[in-house]
Amino acid sequence: MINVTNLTKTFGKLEVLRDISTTVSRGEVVAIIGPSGSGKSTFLRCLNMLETPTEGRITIDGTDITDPKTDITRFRQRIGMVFQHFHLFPHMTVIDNIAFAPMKVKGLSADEARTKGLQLLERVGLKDKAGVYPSKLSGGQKQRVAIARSLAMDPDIMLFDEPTSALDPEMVKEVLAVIRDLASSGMTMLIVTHEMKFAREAANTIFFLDGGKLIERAEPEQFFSRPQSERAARFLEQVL
Ligand SMILES: Nc1ncnc2c1ncn2[C@@H]1O[C@H](COP(=O)(O)OP(=O)(O)OP(=O)(O)O)[C@@H](O)[C@H]1O
Repeated sequence: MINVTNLTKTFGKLEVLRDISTTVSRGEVVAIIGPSGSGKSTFLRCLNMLETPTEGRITIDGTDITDPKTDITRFRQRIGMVFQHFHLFPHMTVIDNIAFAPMKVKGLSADEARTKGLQLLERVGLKDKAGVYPSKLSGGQKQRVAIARSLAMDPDIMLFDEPTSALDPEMVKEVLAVIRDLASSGMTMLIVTHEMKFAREAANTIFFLDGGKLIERAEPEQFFSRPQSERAARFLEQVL
C-alpha cells in the first residue's frame, strides 16, 4: 500500500533521512522507534508530505505523492494524523471539533456529521463530553478527541507522532488503549513512539531508525528479543 523508495531528507546541510526504502501493507501497524533526533518524526511527516522529501519517491496505492502533479490536499484526506499536542479548535465544542471537517470537506450535513461524531466519541469513551469545550478536558481526553476527529474523515492510513509524549503518566494508558483498539480493527497505522511495551504488544512491525537510516525492520518479538544490529541492541539496553 505504501512504498518508500530511496527517501532522503536534508535540512540545509543536515541529512536527516538517508536513503530509506521500505513498504507498509494494508492493515499493518508499524511502530517507529529510535534515539532522539534519529529522524522518526521527519519520516512520518514525509508520508503525508508535511515535509517534502529531498530525494526519493513515496507511492500510496500506486499514486506517487511526491509527484508535484499529485493533488496532495485531496490525498491528505485519506491520511489522518495525530500529533503530540492535540491541536483542537479551542473555540469549538468537542462535537463541533469532530464534525467540522466532515461537513466542510466531505459535504456531510450537520446532522450526519454530528451523528458520526457521537459514534466516534463513543468509540473513544467520551460520548458524555460532546458539548464540552477542550479547555475543560484532561490531556488524555483531548488526545482521544483528536483521534476521533481524525477518524471522522474515514482515513485509510493513520499517522501518530508521539501521541502520548505530552501526557501525564496516568493518562498515557487511556490513549494507548484507544490506539490499540484501532490497531486491532485493521487500520493501517504508523506510530512514532517511545513506549516500548506498547510497540512490542500493539505493532506488527518495528522500524528502528538511527542517524536517519532505517537500520532494522522486524517483527516485535524478534526485534526486542534478538535485534540484528549492534545499534539496536545498544538502544534497547538503554531503554528497556
Ligand atoms: N524543520 C526543520 N528544520 C531543521 N532541522 C530540523 C527540522 N525538523 C527536524 N529537524 C532536525 O532533524 C533531526 C531529526 O528530527 P526528528 O524530529 O525527525 O527526529 P526524531 O527521531 O523524531 O526525534 P525525537 O524523538 O527527539 O522527537 C533533528 O536533528 C532535528 O533537529
